[in-house]
Amino acid sequence: MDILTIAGLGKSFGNQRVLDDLSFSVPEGTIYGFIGKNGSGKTTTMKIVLGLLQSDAGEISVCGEKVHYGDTRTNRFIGYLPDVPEFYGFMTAKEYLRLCGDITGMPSALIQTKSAELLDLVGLADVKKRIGTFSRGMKQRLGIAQALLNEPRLLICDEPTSALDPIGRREILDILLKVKERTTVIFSTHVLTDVEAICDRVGILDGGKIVLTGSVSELKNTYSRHSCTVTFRTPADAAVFQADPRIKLTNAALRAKEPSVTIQADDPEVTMALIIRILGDTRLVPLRLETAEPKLEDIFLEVVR
Ligand SMILES: Nc1ncnc2c1ncn2[C@@H]1O[C@H](COP(=O)(O)OP(=O)(O)OP(=O)(O)O)[C@@H](O)[C@H]1O
Repeated sequence: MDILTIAGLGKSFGNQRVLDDLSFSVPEGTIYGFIGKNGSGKTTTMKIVLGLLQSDAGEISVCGEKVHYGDTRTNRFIGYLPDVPEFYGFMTAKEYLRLCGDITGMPSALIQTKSAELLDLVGLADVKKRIGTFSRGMKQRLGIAQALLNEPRLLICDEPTSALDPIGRREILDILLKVKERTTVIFSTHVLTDVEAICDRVGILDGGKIVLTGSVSELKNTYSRHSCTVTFRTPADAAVFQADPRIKLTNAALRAKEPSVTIQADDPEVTMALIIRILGDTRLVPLRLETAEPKLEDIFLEVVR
């Protein structure tokens, strides 16, 4: 079953068309990477899904119910983590979750048990200090706990890792992987290594539409190629290698910064075998020989204008 379905969504600000017949769906139990460069319309899409912004065209349903602008009924299925979550800095994390639970009418005992469970999940169970003294990563983790308090079926995270250092970022990714056991997650971002680390499916947004969608491995297999790189000790060795007529028949490219030659390969084993034959024939001794898997970033750069 699809938790979220977006069909033919359109949105303009003045004469700027931001979303243009945008359609995609998010299957239950997945982490969906909603990828797009800055200003491509990710936040706009999220706001329309939350009923906070009016679309010009299209339909959205969450858990089978239609979303209407200004009517937040479908938000009972959704937990939302904005890109910069705001808190009352004078409160502790536990006090803040209690306030959120009280506002949404949760029974007191349930607030207590859910808060303890969620603070444990996000690694803040033993933190007693005020939120005003939290790092950005801690605030994002508290934001996830808050978004999960009402046991949503869909957690929408708007660029949750963009402002974090590698440790803070890894912590958030690990939490989202744990969250996936209970909730479907949409994760909007332009950090493609994060998407590769945790997402099951991705949709690449460009020009107001999804220009590519599928599982990370499907996209890698279909749209991008492995690369084989041979690095030499000197530029002269690299030049001799590159001058070989068999290399000239490939798409070999000399790297700018080091004496390396990279070949994009459909079949890396065949290309490696060719490289090794040429090294043997020319008696060149390489410093390194390596193959690299296709990266989501290469696909993104290929499909995004
Ligand atoms: N309220 C608004 N009024 C006018 N233009 C807007 C408004 N909200 C967004 N935009 C414009 O719509 C475009 C898409 O913005 P949006 O914030 O949805 O992109 P995004 O993909 O979330 O970007 P980022 O990755 O930088 O957060 C941008 O050009 C933005 O300037």
